[in-house]
Amino acid sequence: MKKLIRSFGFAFKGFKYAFATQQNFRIHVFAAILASAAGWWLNISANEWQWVILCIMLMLVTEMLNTAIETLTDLVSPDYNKLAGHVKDVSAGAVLLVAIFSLVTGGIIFIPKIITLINAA
Ligand SMILES: Nc1ncnc2c1ncn2[C@@H]1O[C@H](COP(=O)(O)OP(=O)(O)OP(=O)(O)O)[C@@H](O)[C@H]1O
Repeated sequence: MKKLIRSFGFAFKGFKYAFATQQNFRIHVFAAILASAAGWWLNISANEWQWVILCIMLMLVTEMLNTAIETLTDLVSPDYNKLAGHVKDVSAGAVLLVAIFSLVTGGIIFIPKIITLINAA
């Protein structure tokens, strides 16, 4: 049990490290809060919440994995190395793909509701 609590502590430390050092991670946390507030305000369905939560989690998880990969790359290859560059670029590409997926999903869910709201005003 003590070991399990310690593991949670390390995981939380990792979250704190990503939040403190990565501006992009802080932006994603802010975007997650905004999307949740919009979901609540626009009264989205349970199914739509599942998509929004999936996007938020995918975004945060990939950003944290990207941070881990960047940190490890800097540790292993502090000097310029073509392969180190590829590792970081591929990792950043993964984050970009999830960001595109999240934007498209958010658009599909929120834009029609916002248009309906504007038309009703
Ligand atoms: N050691 C290296 N060798 C070769 N190219 C590198 C190296 N470090 C960084 N690069 C190149 O510079 C780009 C930016 O790297 P950097 O570490 O600044 O990442 P970042 O995406 O700006 O991350 P951060 O979130 O820390 O600002 C990489 O995607 C890669 O193309």
